[in-house]
Amino acid sequence: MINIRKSTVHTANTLRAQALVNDHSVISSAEFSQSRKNISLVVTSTQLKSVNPHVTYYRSGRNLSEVVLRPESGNRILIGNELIPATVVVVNGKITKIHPGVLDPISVCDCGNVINAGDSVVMPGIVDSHVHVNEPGRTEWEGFWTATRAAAAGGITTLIDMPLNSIPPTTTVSNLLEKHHAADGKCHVDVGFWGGVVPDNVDDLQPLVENGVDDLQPLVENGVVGFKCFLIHSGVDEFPSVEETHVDEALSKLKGTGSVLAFHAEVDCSSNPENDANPNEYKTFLESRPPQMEKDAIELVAKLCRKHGDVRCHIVHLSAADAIPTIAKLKAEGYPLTVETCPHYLTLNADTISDNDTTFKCCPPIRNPENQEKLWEALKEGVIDLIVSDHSPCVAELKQPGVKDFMSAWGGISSVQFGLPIIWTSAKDRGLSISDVSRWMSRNPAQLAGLGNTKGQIQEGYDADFVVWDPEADTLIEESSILHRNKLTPYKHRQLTEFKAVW
Ligand SMILES: NC(=O)N[C@H]1NC(=O)NC1=O
Ligand SMILES: [Zn+2]
Ligand SMILES: [Zn+2]
Repeated sequence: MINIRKSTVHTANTLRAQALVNDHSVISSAEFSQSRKNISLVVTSTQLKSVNPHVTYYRSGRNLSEVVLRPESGNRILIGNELIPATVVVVNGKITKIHPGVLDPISVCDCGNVINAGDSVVMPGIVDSHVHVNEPGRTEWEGFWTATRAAAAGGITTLIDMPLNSIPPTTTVSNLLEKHHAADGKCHVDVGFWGGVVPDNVDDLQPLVENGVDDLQPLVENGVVGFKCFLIHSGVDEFPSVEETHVDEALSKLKGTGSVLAFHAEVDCSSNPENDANPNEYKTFLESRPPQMEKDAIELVAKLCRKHGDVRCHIVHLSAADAIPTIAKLKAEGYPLTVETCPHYLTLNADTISDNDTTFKCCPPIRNPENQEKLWEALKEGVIDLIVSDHSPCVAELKQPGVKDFMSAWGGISSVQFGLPIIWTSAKDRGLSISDVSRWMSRNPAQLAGLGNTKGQIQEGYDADFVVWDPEADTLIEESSILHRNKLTPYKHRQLTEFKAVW
């Protein structure tokens, strides 16, 4: 049973967070209603400025656990693949009833709170299954408080924390418990955890001194959503990469658990930069990580996937379109492989990255527009299943854009707050729909994380996780609006179609 921490920020903290969110121009529902004359927000039994239907502690006093989302006009609630007029009844954080059409809330329940979403789109909350929170150990890079607050401001209602960059990494049950302890009381959204596969915890000949048994099954029993491994240096020494034999062993151990093994799919290949290549130029970094590195890694994953048949495998952050045919073939053969890509691979352009603008450095690298179009095509065809942030920030000293060069700077893009507007801006221009975006950013990531029966869709019986936003609005990302702990991001100053409210 997958263990998801419910958002647990207590009232005082919540109000503080709310104030911060407001200060940073992510507007709450109440402000939202003021900014749009035709929208009224009704919060009948509390003076709180906004309501997150999922967070039950917002509801003090008498039973305020019933919230109706009632669009007055516009009628855009995403049910299935369509935006329709609907009235959604929420009791105790669960969707209990969906009535087609806009109904008077009094006629459907004895309602405590009523949220009138008006013309806004009401979509299942975004599920970001790839976030590096880094707490404990590297909390100055990003922690639970700041990551989940930025996530909430970005329309994310569930994030899944990656097993590395925190110290310790999430490779044993006791390390997982440390993560839970660190997260306690700091989560503005629901949070789940990936476990890690490293040589030590799959190799029977080298049992961990700590407990002397392998850790995969116990981690599954303690609720990790799945496992991540690296086929190349991970960027942090305490999370070593694995060899083919380790993966083989791990997949054998995961058989029958229903869990999933996710791969950072790059392998070393002989193409290192020329000695005289200029590390200040993006091109030098790009050439040091050619598509072949991803292609070879994915060939290896395909081989192991075929060998182990029914164990789920997942490719994280695909950048190289050259690997798409291998993936498509494996999927067509019916193997349970899923693939994600990220906003940076779908919207940023290798050809226009300035010298030493290390905010753009990530692994695998951002490639050229031709490659990018193929990623969009693969998404449309369902060969790529989902879009996640791979939010992997660090302290400014490790990036120093303009000073540090591409070869020495930290590899990782900071973006958890901006996935929805970034993707919608590009998707809209390509004639894609809100339903497409929701499938890639909510439904499919929820399924990957084993949460497909409770999250990622607006359905009766599902968690009441919503993002309420305005697909016609636009905004500029400025430093003051960035809620990440560290503000370096390649998206600064980008004009985006912006969502308006999260709560
Ligand atoms: N260690 C870590 O976060 N690595 C991530 N950063 C990145 O750019 N790609 C990754 O896998
Ligand atoms: Zn990775
Ligand atoms: Zn990552």
